Amino acid sequence: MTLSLSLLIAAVCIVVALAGISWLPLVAWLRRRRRTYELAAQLPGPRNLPLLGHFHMFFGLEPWQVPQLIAQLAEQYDGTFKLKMGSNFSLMMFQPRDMEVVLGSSQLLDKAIEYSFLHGWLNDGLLLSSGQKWHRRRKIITPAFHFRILEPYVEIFDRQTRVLIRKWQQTLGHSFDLGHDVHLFTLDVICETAMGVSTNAQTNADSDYVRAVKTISMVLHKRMFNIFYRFNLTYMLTPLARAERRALKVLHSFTEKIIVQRRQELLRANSSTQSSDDTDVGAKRKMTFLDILLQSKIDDKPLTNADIREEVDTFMFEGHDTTSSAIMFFFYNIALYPECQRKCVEEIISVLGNDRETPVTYDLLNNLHYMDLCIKETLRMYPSVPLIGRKVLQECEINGKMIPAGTNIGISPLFLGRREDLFSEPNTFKPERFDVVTSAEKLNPYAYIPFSAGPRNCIGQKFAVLEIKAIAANVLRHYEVEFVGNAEEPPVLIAELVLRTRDPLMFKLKERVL
Ligand code: HEM
Repeated sequence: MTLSLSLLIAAVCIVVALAGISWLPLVAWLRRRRRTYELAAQLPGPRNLPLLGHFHMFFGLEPWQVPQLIAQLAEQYDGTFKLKMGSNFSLMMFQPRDMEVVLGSSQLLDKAIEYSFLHGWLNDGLLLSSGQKWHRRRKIITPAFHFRILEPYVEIFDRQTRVLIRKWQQTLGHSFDLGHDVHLFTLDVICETAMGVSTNAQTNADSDYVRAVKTISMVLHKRMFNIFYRFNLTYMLTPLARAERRALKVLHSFTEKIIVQRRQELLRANSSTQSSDDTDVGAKRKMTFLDILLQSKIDDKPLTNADIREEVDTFMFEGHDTTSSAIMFFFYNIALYPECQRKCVEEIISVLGNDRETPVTYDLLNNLHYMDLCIKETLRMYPSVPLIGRKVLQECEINGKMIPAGTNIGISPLFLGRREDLFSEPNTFKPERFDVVTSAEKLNPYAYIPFSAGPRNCIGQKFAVLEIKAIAANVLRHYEVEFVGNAEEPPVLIAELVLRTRDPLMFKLKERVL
């Protein structure tokens, strides 16, 4: 033992004795810590430094270099390796059989530490909550994604895509950043479906709400990749934290105002139709997520405005960035593979006909089977959520590995989707591999997890796929999509909470002749 450590322990002993503090919690903590280190020592991974752990390996890396380092380590350690950040251990797991245990478990449902950066906006909404609260909320929110609720939303998807198509008339012949416009489109869609109001982001990208959403995305990016912003204590003192607080005020007061208004509207409507026995509202008219939450009860008590706000804000976050990332990569892939674009268009015409004005409907979208394969393949190569994190609260065993309590588990749909042993030619866009009737490729369901899996999977996946199909069908009826850039060079990816590219992907549109 070094002299300084002995002196430190002696000093702690004196302070504890003088203050009359019980030794028991300290002893228990030391025991837990020793057990953690013993178990962690048996897990594979690169050598770590005292105090710093593996921080030094990430120090100075650009955000886009992080996925590359993780991929190298995954290969070197056969898909499982530990990382120590400060005093926290993380175990990265990239084996489908481990996914099955972790994602299928009803115990490993708590989220990893990185998700806490979202807490300011989402509080304890479905994405971040845990325990009984999560169980109860998941139960009341699940019916909000029933097909009878989703069906009328397709009209919103259709209408908002037409705004986009008109806007894109002005881009004809020029290259432009498609992802930026798609992001505004998905924001309008989720705002209207979640709250029944429009942010008009597509026509007014400079509104306070849209700017606040952009600020929060920027904050999340910085907090994930800049060590100075990671720790709350140092972060709170920065101008970035002040910008975040201002943005949160805008976002929260917007949602709150809509909740209050809508609660009053529903109360008025209920009192005027009390005699009616029409309880099956979802089938008769459009119900927003907010309406459903306002009518939900837990233990026979309605949800408070604060309860509802965290869930609506969660939809706003989860429901727009993820989908816009998927849409952007969908267009990127079919621009790079013109044969796939041609097949998509053929299918669209055979299902929707030649008239571009025919609105897309729920049933028509469900008949776009080839497009389904293209979306699946896009999400394999470019899963919108590149990394899923869980926290192990109690020591447990996963396929023979003992995992200490407190460990964060990192699972990556991105790396799984690119493993050569799991997918043939993983860097090639081959939608047919997902065709269960014709494909010879046997796919492991736990190798393909863009929507996660198990009890905490994505509740909005049907909504997302419908939205992607609606925009793809409408845009491809109007335009040929071309990628402007080096098609040989894959985009440099940044694995934040949502997958992005380092540089914007540029596209050119041409009027399509049907
Ligand atoms: C292509 C689009 C989407 C992808 C790839 C995606 C992916 C995911 C993934 C991987 C998770 C699990 C995250 C985790 O365990 O940490 C998740 C959870 C979730 N997603 Fe999605 N998502 C998409 C769209 C949507 C949409 C449109 C909505 C809502 C309208 C939504 C709502 C949610 C919610 C509320 C959760 C938390 C569920 C829970 O913890 O019980 N997602 N999503």
